[in-house]
Amino acid sequence: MAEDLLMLNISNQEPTDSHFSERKHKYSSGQKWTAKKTANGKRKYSFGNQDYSSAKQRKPNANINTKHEDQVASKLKTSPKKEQEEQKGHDRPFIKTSSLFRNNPEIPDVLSPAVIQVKEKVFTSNSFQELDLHPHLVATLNKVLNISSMTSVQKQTIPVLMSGKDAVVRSQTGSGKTLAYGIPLVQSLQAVQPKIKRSDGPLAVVIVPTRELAQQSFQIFQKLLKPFTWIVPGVLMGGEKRKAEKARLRKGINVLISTPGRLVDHIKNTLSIAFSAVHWLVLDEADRTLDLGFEKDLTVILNALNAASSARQTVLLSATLTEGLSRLTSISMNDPVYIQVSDVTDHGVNTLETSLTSPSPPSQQGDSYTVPDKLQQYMVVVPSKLRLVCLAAFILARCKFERDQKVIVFISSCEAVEFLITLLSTVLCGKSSTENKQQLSINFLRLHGNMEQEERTEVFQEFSQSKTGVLLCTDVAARGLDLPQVTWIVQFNPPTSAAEYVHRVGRTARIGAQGNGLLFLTPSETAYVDVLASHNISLGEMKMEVILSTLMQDERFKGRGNWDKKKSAGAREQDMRERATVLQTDFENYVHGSAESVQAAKKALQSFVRAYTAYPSALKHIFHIRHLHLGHAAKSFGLRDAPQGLSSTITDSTANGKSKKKGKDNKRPTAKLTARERVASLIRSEYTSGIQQESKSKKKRKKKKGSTEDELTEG
Ligand SMILES: Nc1ncnc2c1ncn2[C@@H]1O[C@H](COP(=O)(O)OP(=O)(O)OP(=O)(O)O)[C@@H](O)[C@H]1O
Repeated sequence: MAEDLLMLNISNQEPTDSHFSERKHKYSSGQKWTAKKTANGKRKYSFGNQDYSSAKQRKPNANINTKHEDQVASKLKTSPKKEQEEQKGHDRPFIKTSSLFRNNPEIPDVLSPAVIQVKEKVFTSNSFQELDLHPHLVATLNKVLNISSMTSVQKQTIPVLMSGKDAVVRSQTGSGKTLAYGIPLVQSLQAVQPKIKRSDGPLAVVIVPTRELAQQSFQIFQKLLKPFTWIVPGVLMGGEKRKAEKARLRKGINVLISTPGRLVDHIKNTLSIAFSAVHWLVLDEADRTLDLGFEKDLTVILNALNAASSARQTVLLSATLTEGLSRLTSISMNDPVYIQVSDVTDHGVNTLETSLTSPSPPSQQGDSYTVPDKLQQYMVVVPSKLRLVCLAAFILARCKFERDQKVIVFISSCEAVEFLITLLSTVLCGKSSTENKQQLSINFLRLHGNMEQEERTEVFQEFSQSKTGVLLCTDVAARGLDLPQVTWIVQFNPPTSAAEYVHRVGRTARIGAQGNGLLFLTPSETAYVDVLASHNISLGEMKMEVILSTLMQDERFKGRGNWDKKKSAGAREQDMRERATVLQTDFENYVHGSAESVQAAKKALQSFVRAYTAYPSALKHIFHIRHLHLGHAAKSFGLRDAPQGLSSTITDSTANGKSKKKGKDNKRPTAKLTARERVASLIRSEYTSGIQQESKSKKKRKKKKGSTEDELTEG
């Protein structure tokens, strides 16, 4: 088929005519394709009352059409007469299994390099009673938080912070870093004499990168401060009414938890925060807070704090401390203690004690990251065209055929999350079917930076409390969130750094629990495995066929072949391919069933491509849009072809990416930003104060429409 013939030359991308190849193709909507010849000799196609023009003829690319696939295709091709006969008494349209499985790039053998697994022991046998803590605080830990023994990071960090020192703390995700700073902070504040009053204002400022993390940290402080009612915690975050926050600030907040953007907004506009009493500054997820786009915010915050008082204890924490952090430590910390919980179990070397006194920052150890011991990490190599069905099959495997599975799927853009949640929930749950298909209940939820705050909060609570379900999200959920009992993390789009990989995957296997991660890569992206290995992360391979074979258990996607009677491996493979094609056809039928869903799919595809241009230059050899086949990528959004004009948008975007910064760059549309600025823009879109969100959503309501570019820069 023509759609499968061209590869990788984005400037030549044009719509293809795959879906015109059947003379009459019956869809579930009951509409039919018809073909007419136009005056210029081109074919004009109509589906229902929609018109399409055919693409130019294309040359086959011999390199990517394997012999095996041709054999498979010829076996599957049916003569028109036979086709009609088989169609009788069968409720399925003719299925072209060849299309989805043909002309894909070959899947290379991927060997994850051997790495020395750095491991951290989560728990110690030491109890909180051993520390010189207020008895009410110990009782709260035992009775309210139900914890008794310290984790390794808590054992190392709490005494250092109680001695009044600054600290830089690195320990794996889900190891209890929040209490590692929360306990000494509360211990110190409850001891202040005379007792703290609300009117004293903030004595502690805790900066976290996202609103959900701010809420979560606030709730932990509420619990820790239960016995010490005179100390008031409070949270500031984007998406809430600024006026209400201002009133709360005026009343007095002693432990102030905030996202950076929102705090800067209040520093600049509210003028209600007196920082003179601040004793503590905590930067949780410190490396994220220092990421592109946040440096300025942090400088404003540090300047405001320094202007009010200089005597302060500062704590920086993250599972991934990077080079950038040493800059921050030099400007904001006083002779900090570096705490790193790691012991290289392969050699039996325990660095637990030495790390406490180490004079050198952890970044000098070459950014080798630790992931939880009980985390099973996999990757699957999937050609673009098959990505959607593969994700769907994976979700079905977990949520239909296994019990108590809670899955988080990371996706690169808000628009793609929005689109995929509708598509997956409609098609997988059988809501789109006009046939009498059995309906399936899967609790699909979504979380991204373009949602209204109220809904974000609801989703966060709902997914936290639910035992099963699928959360589709952007990186807004990658850091710090402690969502209980998550069993699988799927990275449908690879993250822009190894550090983000660690944080995403760290939403499972927390505090000693079991968990699993699955990273989707296309054949051209497999070198990413080496990048992860250079950070001590090693992945096992899961075969795509194993994931797709789940479809064999789901009769809703049964094709017309009688494969189940034939036991041979070849017959099983054909059955699996046919079912995958049925599922893909269901997706495409749904997408092409209305102009709105085609539009949503195009928007999602466009945002995916934009996000693809935002990989940092060090990863460009792996993730470059030159390696994307837009026709195949379109299929992964349920589109039959790459939309017209997409390639020119990208070409413009890349061309501009190469151009030098000029003048008032903050006024330039996203497509015209440099690559570095696009990364910053994407990050900011997920982590901003929410002020822009408020005003833009108002504007949006007025206009009732918005461009993708606008949405990329919203918070
Ligand atoms: N000493 C302890 N015993 C048992 N559970 C604990 C202990 N300390 C913390 N926890 C629990 O462990 C979970 C993870 O803690 P926390 O969110 O602080 O991890 P983290 O190290 O900050 O992770 P991340 O790097 O992902 O932000 C929480 O549910 C917390 O209540």
